[in-house]
Amino acid sequence: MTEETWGQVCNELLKTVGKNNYTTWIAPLKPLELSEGIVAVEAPTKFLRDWVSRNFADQILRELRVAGIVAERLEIRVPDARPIPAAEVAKPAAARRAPARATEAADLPGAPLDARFTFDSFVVGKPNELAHAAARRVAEGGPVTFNPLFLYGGVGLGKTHLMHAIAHELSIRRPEARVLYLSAEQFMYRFVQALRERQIMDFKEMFRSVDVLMVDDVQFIAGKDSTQEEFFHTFNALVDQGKQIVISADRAPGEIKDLEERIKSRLQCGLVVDLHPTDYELRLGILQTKTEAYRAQYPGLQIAEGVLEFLAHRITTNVRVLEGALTRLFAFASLVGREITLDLAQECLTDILRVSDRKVTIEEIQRKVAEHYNVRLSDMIGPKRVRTIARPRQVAMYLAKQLTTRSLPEIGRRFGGRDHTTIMHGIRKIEELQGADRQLAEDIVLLKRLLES
Ligand SMILES: Nc1ncnc2c1ncn2[C@@H]1O[C@H](COP(=O)(O)OP(=O)(O)OP(=O)(O)O)[C@@H](O)[C@H]1O
Repeated sequence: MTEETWGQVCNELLKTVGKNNYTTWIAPLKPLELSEGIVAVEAPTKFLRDWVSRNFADQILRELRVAGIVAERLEIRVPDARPIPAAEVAKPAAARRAPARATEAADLPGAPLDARFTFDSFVVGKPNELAHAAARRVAEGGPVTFNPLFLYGGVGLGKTHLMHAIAHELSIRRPEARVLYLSAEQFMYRFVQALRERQIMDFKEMFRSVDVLMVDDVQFIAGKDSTQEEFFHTFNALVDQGKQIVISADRAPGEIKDLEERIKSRLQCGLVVDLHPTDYELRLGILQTKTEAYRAQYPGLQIAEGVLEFLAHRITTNVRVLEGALTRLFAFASLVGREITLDLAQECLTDILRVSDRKVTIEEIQRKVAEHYNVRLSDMIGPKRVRTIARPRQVAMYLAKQLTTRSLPEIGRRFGGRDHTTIMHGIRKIEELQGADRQLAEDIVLLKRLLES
């Protein structure tokens, strides 16, 4: 394989994997040879080899094929892949610091960043404006004002997107900064691997040498004791050095079960912001933005008025589903060569629309019940126990169980972190009272009708 062909392959990869991934993972590879259907390239480290073969091998083979090289397999060789001898591992960290740091720069064990997840492509609306503003602040790379930044929210609401956007922005504004983004699962994986290979000091040093650490889906380490312990120490060491930390999770720190108290309290020390479920305006904004991008990809495809509004109204689950619907719609319309109309949308998205049909959220229930009984929405999740508030709250709990598929612990979480037994008690109470209290029974029928319409 010539240098020129490899150069061509690299150019294409740069476009598909994005600049960040390209510089970190692809640029360090050197082409070696092609024989018997195997393309060999050289990677400077074992870690890079493993990462590339797990994450980019298929893409590399695909681009090779486009460049006219048909290979069945990609072999990534490392010049000197000898494991460190045990005696070396046993040496105190300080004695090995210099050589260890020299290889670290290339070896930050981060996850690849999605080139599409930038601030430019993130649509801001009421539900996510605070999270977006906080992420922007961190990405400016100025003095650390809140540490950590803790982002949380339900599935597919943009946590990962915002974290990648921070990393992209930092790579432009502070190219010298060592920014490490990875999921909590990868953190655990790296930790266990370091233990197994007796390289724990390297692991510690590496994690303590970054300027910005971003850990996605931290709820994953709940219940994993040694990983939590290590995470706690890493966290403290970085905060002590004034390094920025960004964490995401699917719920607030206090609500993550089986997470040590001291970690919960650390996580709450900085700024905790949540991404709220999307509202209609935000969904429409996202659809419009994505449609613009698709217009370039499918020139000539027409989209009838009202289609995006229809989707924003009907698909309320999460942004990932919304995006998936649009992608499918464009692909389908271009295949059959038809304009995207309401009819076409209904025909091609039946399954998604069915699932989203009359999907009531707990938040909606709380809002409607609060309005009906004329109490504050915040009292639905707050601690007040006076009957005028506690009863409507129990009605909302009852409706949440009846109209959604959420489990009792999940409902408990949405009601200010209450225990599932409290929810069960509330539901029973309403079931009992309905028989005797006609007004209450009527209220419930009315509320159900309102929520299901
Ligand atoms: N405000 C937004 N603007 C544009 N795209 C968005 C927005 N919010 C989410 N998305 C898109 O929705 C998809 C899901 O987002 P993301 O992966 O960031 O969700 P998440 O909150 O990390 O979910 P999970 O809990 O599943 O990890 C991505 O493709 C992302 O680009």
